[in-house]
Amino acid sequence: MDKNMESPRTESPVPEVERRESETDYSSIRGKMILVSPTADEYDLLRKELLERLETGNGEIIYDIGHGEDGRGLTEDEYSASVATLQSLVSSERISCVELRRWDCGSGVAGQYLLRTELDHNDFMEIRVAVVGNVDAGKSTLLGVLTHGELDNGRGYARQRLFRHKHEAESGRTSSVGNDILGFDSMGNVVNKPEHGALDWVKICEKSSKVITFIDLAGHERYLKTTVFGMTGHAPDFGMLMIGANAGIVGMTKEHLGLALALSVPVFVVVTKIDMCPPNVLQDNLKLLIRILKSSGCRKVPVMVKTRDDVIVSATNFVSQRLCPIFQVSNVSGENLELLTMFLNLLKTRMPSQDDKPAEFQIDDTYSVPGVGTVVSGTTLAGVIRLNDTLLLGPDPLGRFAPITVKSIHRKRMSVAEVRGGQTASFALKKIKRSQIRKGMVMVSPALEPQACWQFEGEILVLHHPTTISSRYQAMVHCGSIRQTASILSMSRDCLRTGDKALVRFRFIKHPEYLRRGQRMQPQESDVTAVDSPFELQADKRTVARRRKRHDKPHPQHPQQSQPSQPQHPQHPTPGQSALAAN
Ligand SMILES: Nc1nc2c(ncn2[C@@H]2O[C@H](COP(=O)(O)OP(=O)(O)OP(=O)(O)O)[C@@H](O)[C@H]2O)c(=O)[nH]1
Repeated sequence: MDKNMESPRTESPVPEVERRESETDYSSIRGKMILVSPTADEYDLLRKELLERLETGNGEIIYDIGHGEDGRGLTEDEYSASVATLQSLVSSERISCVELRRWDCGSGVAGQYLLRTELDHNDFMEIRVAVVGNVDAGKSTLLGVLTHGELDNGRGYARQRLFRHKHEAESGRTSSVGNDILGFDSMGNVVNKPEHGALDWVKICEKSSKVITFIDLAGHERYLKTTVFGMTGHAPDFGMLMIGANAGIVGMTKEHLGLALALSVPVFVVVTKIDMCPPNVLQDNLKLLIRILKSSGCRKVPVMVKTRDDVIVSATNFVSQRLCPIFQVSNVSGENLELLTMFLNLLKTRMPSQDDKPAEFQIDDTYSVPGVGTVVSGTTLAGVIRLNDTLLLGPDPLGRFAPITVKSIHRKRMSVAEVRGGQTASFALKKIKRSQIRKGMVMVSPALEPQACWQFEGEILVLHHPTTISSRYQAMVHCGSIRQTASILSMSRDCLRTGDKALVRFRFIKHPEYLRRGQRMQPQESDVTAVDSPFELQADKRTVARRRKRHDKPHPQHPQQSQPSQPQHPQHPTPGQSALAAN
């Protein structure tokens, strides 16, 4: 392990988040070798604890065996007896049990098992991973390799399957937000089986217990607006930051990392192209990466993942401990791809389903499907939405919400009867035209009595700004799937400069929106060609000069958004910021 790295802490037998939720006193079975030969009472308590942990763990946990009070592990016989007890505990519950690792500790053996609830035929856990990184970092290629199980040739072979537009296939560049899925069965095996080069999503979902949805975001600066929307509007659980080993941290890498940090999305890094990178260049680029991750703007703990043990420790501590696992892979030779796949299999959703809460669904796209009608896609933030439910859709340009009935529901192109919090879905809606719906609208339970707001208050921290920001400054606000220009009405200070914090009141320019208290947002300059990151001050002089030049010249693709009368510059919230719906 690199001396710059901090070694990952081994997982405690019961992770913090699960321990906190439990109401029963399990002290009599904790830290002891109860699994070896439990009494009937202890067996019942073990079973109850296991089911409780599975529930709070969203259907999946890593179970430790051999973590006795002294940490010395078990004898071979004791270990076998413990495994037999664990298997008996899960046998009546439709829970699969797979050994992840086993190791010698002190004078005995210890092990960890993945327990995963087997779900119904058309149900599966869903994890969303936003894939970011500079152009040519190998994003589309890696996704092509992971989802189609065939290696790349180094000349764009694997990515061809993922391009959605003709111009993408011609230029080799991703321009839109694309989705690709990777399914794992309850034992953790990949279920993707391309037929004649194509993947059948329904088949994947039917066979999967867990589906990873990759939100493939464009790497090129020109498509930054789409990338920001992908990170805010698609509610990713995690960010996968891709870096080409030989190119290193270039172009948009720092901006994308800054974006994930600002939105508090845990990030892991995948360094690609290690097959074609001289070792000294790779080491230099890794050193810089580690320095940036550890910097005060980031405050991450980088962990180089080189073994299966590293994968398990990183995956179990990923969310809670600010860890930033780093993988070094080759899409051409396949080196270390099995570690990355194993890590993806162990990721757990960060969004609890909150079945008991009123339903809330944020719309990130709309379609008009021949024979079906108007369809909206997006993410269920809370509650359960069932077929034929009537929800309130809005706000319209006047801030009103109207009842709407759900005609059919699809999850990953598979027809289902309901969706829960944390799951993405598409709904066919009755009696509404596509033109009446826009991205950023919501469909919520009438119990929420939703209200649209023109104005809101947000806590702002300016990470970088070349001049000062004052009232009437306009910014593009990204908040969930909302994307609209808002102007500053008032601030708790006269003006804002780099590093300043303030409470700011914004007003949307075009129409009112539905905001929830405590939502995170990402204001960005309206001109959109550049966004600065917390690391801007460390950026090389050329980049800064290039940016300055761009600020003077509106992007030809977005002329309607440039407002020459007023300087438009970026400002950013950081973790801890919120946008509060005001009125
Ligand atoms: N030798 C080698 N080439 C790779 C590897 N990964 C990707 N490539 C090649 O690098 C080029 C760029 O890969 P892409 O997947 O298109 O990069 P991208 O990050 O998706 O780029 P954008 O879609 O424009 O953001 C392609 O020609 C790939 O074949 C790798 O691990 N090793």
